[in-house]
Amino acid sequence: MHIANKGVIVTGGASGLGAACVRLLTEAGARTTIIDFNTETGTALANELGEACIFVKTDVTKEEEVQAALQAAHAHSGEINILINCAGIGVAEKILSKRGIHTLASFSKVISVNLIGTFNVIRLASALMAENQPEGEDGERGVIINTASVAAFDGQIGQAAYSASKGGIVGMTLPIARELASLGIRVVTIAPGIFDTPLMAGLPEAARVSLGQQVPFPSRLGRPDEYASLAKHIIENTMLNGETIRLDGAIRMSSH
Ligand SMILES: NC(=O)c1ccc[n+]([C@@H]2O[C@H](COP(=O)([O-])OP(=O)(O)OC[C@H]3O[C@@H](n4cnc5c(N)ncnc54)[C@H](O)[C@@H]3O)[C@@H](O)[C@H]2O)c1
Ligand SMILES: C[C@]12CC(=O)[C@H]3[C@@H](CCC4=CC(=O)CC[C@@]43C)[C@@H]1CC[C@@H]2C(=O)CO
Repeated sequence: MHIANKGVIVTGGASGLGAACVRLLTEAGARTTIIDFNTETGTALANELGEACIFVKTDVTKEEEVQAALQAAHAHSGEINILINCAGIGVAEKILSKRGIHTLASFSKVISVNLIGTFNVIRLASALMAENQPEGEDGERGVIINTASVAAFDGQIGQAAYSASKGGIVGMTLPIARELASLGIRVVTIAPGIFDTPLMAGLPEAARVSLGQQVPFPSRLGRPDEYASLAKHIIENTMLNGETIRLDGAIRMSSH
């Protein structure tokens, strides 16, 4: 799919990997909508990028808020052609620890935002994509890109909730791609390794350096623009569909 003049929605687009996608695709000529619940960072980025980019304060777990955000995006760009799901949270909590037993509330929160939130936006955005005129020789109507994590495959101690949420995103990629194929809508998931974003900000510098050194090559944290570059390629390469692509420098997270 060509990107110029397309309607793009990025959830979690106010920060990190999502913000890099907003920047790259706006610069490529798309009309972009940032869906995020951080008003300060979302507004700042939309203002920086100018008229082609808007921000809509939205919690992806809330059906009504997502509906309203999609209507605003549709009014802004005329069509919804591309969705990138980056909204997500991380927690580290062991099943049993000195702090006690893993709470059900924290498990449910991670699943709600990362997995259910992703599904909520997919189901509502794909309904709008289905209204698009088919484009080009393949008759493409839309592209949906989700964000999982290598934690879906190499989950760490303390990542039961996070890995489950990301494993669910991986698991639903193919069935949704199969369902939407007849409409010309593709579904691809990116599983990032370790990327230098505000999500990592809570880690001490020594821990960040150590994580980067665990990456075989390049031995460093990934850059958000590298994630955005893959997302742009997925949009432009129609043969990519129904797959989860690891973007991780060959890291396989160790068991400890
Ligand atoms: N940074 C990494 O190393 C890494 C690795 C693998 C996967 N990921 C995943 O990539 C995605 C982006 O992560 P990031 O590193 O850019 O993090 P980030 O914290 O910089 O950005 C996440 C954004 O999502 C927003 N958000 C969170 N919950 C939301 C909700 N309920 N509704 C709307 N917006 C919400 C936040 O406000 C924030 O702007 C996440 O899904 C994360 O799990 C990150
Ligand atoms: C991003 C990732 C998973 C996380 O959410 C954690 C992050 C390291 C810093 C963290 C400390 C915490 O107490 C909460 C969780 C988290 C934000 C992890 C680095 C790589 C992990 C990942 O998703 C790899 O793909």
